[in-house]
Amino acid sequence: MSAQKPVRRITAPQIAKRKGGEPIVSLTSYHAHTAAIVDKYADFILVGDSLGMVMHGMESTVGVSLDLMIMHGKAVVRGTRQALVVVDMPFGTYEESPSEAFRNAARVMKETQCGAVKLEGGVRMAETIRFLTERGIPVMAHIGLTPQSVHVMGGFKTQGREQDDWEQHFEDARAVTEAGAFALVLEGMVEPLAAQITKDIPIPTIGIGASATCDGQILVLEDMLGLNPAPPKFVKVYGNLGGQIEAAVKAYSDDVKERSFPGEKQVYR
Ligand SMILES: Nc1nc(=O)c2c([nH]1)NC[C@@H]1CN(c3ccc(C(=O)N[C@@H](CCC(=O)O)C(=O)O)cc3)CN21
Ligand SMILES: CC(C)C(=O)C(=O)O
Ligand SMILES: [Mg+2]
Repeated sequence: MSAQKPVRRITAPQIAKRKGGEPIVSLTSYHAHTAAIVDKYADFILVGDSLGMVMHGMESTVGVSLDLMIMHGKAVVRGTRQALVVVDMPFGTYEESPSEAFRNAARVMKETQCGAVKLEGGVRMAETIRFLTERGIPVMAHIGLTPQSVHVMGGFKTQGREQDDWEQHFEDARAVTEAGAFALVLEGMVEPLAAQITKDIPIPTIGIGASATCDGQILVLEDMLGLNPAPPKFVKVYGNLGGQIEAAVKAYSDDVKERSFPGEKQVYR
């Protein structure tokens, strides 16, 4: 076996420099084997707290713990060598104070060996973003539809449908930029608002349900693979993993029942 050539991973500053350039490609991953495939094409991989819903059947991301994020973060870092790995800070682990956020984000960085963390919030999180970046933790920000606030928003609601809300979103984008975030996720917002924010700030915007005007795109891997039976409208489905898994499981079930599995090749003699 030939030794694998060491590859230096993409860094947060390299992502920051991609503003206005070739679009940034990203997907979520929670799992070593899928992450190894995504790693060939993605600039960064997000270990999203959406894993609570996708991997663990929760109704929202609010119940996700720091330990769960660390467990999946370790798996994704082990499975990859090229992409920057970004780990979501889960609800309740960073909002109370900058020092609490630093303590928890440092644990994530040390235990997973990821290259950056992401947290939700604009103006209200700016002080914390500055506190972390000044102390060695690159931060990706996330505004617009922020799923950890689902109970305040009253559901997963597209943002910016009324122009009266736009000024707040501009202020959020500027605040996280000035605080030192290296990139900004824009989730679930109307196209003209995402376009205006992308034009307005000097760091790359990463869209999910926020139009092709963003500097990059991210989707939840299982959604685009066709494993989620009811994906949000902004998802383009590129695969039929749900159908493929079902066909394979059915074929296996039939084989077991007619004793054609295990066959000659699967038996120790
Ligand atoms: N599998 C999965 N994919 C995601 O993209 C995702 C998660 N989970 N979990 C965390 C958040 C929650 N997300 C969601 C979930 C639902 C809608 C949704 O149903 N949106 C409505 C639009 C509602 C409106 O227009 O106000 C839709 O019809 O798409 C949007 C984002 C995005 N994130
Ligand atoms: C959808 C992305 C941006 C996310 O935050 C997640 O997967 O948790
Ligand atoms: Mg998230």
